[in-house]
Amino acid sequence: MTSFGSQTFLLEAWNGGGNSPVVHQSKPSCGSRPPVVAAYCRENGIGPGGGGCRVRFRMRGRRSEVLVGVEKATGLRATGKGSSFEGEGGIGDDIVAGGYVDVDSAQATVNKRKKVLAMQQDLIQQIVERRKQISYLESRAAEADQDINYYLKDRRNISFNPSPSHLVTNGKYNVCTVSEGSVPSTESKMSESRNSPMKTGESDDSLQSERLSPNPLGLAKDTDLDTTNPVEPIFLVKEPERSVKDENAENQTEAKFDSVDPEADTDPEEENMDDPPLAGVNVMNVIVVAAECAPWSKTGGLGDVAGALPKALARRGHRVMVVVPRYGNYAEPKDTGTCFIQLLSYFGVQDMEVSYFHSYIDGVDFVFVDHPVFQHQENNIYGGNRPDILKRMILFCKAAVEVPWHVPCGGVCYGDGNLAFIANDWHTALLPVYLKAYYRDKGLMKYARSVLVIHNIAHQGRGPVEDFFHLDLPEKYMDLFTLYDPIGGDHFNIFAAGLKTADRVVTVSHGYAWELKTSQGGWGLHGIINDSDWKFRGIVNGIDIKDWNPELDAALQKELGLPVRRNVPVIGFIGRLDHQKGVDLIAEAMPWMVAQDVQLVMLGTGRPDLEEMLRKFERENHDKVRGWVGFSVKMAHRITAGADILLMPSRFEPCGLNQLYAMKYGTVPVVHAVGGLRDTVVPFDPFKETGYGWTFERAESGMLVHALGNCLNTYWNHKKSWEGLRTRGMTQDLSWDNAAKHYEEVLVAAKYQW
Ligand SMILES: Nc1ncnc2c1ncn2[C@@H]1O[C@H](COP(=O)(O)OP(=O)(O)O[C@H]2O[C@H](CO)[C@@H](O)[C@H](O)[C@H]2O)[C@@H](O)[C@H]1O
Repeated sequence: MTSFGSQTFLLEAWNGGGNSPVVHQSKPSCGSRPPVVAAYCRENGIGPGGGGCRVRFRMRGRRSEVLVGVEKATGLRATGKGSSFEGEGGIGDDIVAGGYVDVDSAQATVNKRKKVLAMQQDLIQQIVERRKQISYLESRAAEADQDINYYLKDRRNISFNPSPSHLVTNGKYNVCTVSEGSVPSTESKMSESRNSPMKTGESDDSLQSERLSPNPLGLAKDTDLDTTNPVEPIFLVKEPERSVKDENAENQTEAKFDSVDPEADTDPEEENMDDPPLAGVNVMNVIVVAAECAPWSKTGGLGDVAGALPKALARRGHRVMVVVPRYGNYAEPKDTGTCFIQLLSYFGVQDMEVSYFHSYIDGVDFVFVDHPVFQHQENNIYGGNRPDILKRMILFCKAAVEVPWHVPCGGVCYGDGNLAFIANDWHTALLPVYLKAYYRDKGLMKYARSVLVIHNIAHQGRGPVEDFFHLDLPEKYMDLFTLYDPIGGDHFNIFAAGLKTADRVVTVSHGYAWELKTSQGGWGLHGIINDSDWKFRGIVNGIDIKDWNPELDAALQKELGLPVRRNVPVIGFIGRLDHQKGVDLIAEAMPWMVAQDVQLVMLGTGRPDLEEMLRKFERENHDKVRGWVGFSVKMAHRITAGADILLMPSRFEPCGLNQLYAMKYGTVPVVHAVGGLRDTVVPFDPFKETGYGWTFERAESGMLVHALGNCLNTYWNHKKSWEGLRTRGMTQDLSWDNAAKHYEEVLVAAKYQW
């Protein structure tokens, strides 16, 4: 559906099978949408009058019809051009569920509804099967309980995961992890796991299948690494020392293969499902809207968050949906059939029809918005010229705000009761505005709330003020978007409007929350953020401990049989190659680094000059440095697992996920003390033997060298302290469960805010 703006429409109504309209009036729309048309008709006695009735209205030259009411009991039906609506339900139902209906497409709508009915029957069948799975798994878990407890007790001192159990306690479906270069295909695996609960451990990508089949043949599948030439190793990997980390990996992996039935192997996070819904009375309907979502689409940390936070919220008992563009022809999500709408775009004044694809994975409804403008953009999500990006984001946000009415997840739409949207970054900051303008300011969706999460304030969706006229919003909303810039004067700013309009604002760490309020850290939006202080909060991201699992990656590293060197610290860097990530500081420190007995492995993609710099590092220091230019999730895992030290000299870092992944893997971080890095990397104190890594106070190469020097000294000369650092890092609770609890508090606060 779309807003009809401030146009008038011609209203004509026929009762029963009469030939002339009983009403023929021109009405101002008042921003009317079909449900309001329906309400108007009912209030003014235009309508069933004991029989079915069509109401026609003309809008922008298009003739449309809505069915105001057909009463099954009387058997009356509307007549006229188009199809019969016999038996469609009570007054207004048709309108609310389907939006306005073009006469010529009425029959198609009826047919699609039939499909929905069939789909609902199918879903009911699936629910029955799933219940069977749950009871089966519960009985299985009870049997395994004794063995697993013994296994954990035996390894308590070297446990990777502070969570006490590995039991499957319900019938959740397995998450799928991406293997780069191909679209993740979980469809067959999903259905496999639905029909065959004991195969949940097998339903991931090649990483998991390699884990379950530790077979050298698996190496042939890996096209990322050339492991056949020991003389010219592509990737430097240090020989695993007999450390706590490695023993853990080995012991736990062996334990999995030897003493635990791999089919009974489960996700440590699933333990929480034993309990009744943790959210209790605060259970809500939550719709997370993001421009990317791992494993389907990912350019950075936002993709990780959109893939993992929703599952943690679902584990707390919330009904959770993720809405993301459909960039590729993903196998598993299915077209929901009836769920398409028409969106009017002012770009060329064209109707744009989107479809919704749906998939239910790990307790979360993943909904993919399909339209040609999104297709094949997975490697160019934020690319293209400004009008193109704007067009994509406008269309996506308009489609997302309609999702609660159009996608019958599990047979039932989310609706607007007890509902909160979570929008992310400027790309979806229009959503709170559309929710307000199209619905709440009109007294509709009164109970729906919006939360906007800031992952990176550096990108704001700025443009000339005229961009506002592309948004399909009444002029009174223009002020929300207009921001004065001391250099450029007034400009258009999407993030600004989102921040002002959202009911709550979250950012991804406490440190960054503080920085955003300063003129240096707020990138021009600090004024708005300070004004919104009452609704603003920092919540540190978690990590997906199923996707980032040291057991899995350490085992992989070993299985690959990569060339190894003893007692040489491997320093890793993973990240976007841009100003934010401070790669140039590494460049300045390079002469000092290559003079040490270390190896350096860098993975990144971004600015062409910095990409070239990585290649140059490798060319000039081939015995010590590898610069991998590209985006490879598998390689990111391997570096995190294989490195001893992770370098993050970011100039600013809202949260940072790589340092969290590193600590989970026993890889010690050396970071610039900024934003989330300051929050999460407590500096090592050699006297108290506390802390997780090294930090430096200013983004300067000299300070980086100083911190790294201290780190290397500890690595070489204080082995016990080194092991302590790694163990403390590994045994932290970095899971999303913690963060999800805080998000819930924010959602509840929004819910009770009027
Ligand atoms: N070349 C490459 N190949 C494969 N994987 C790569 C890669 N380059 C980066 N990655 C992966 O992308 C993710 C990047 O995470 P960051 O936390 O650095 O996020 P980013 O800066 O993109 O996002 C913003 O959002 C996140 C989430 O809130 C914040 O943590 C962060 O501070 C903020 O800047 C990690 O999973 C990393 O492994």
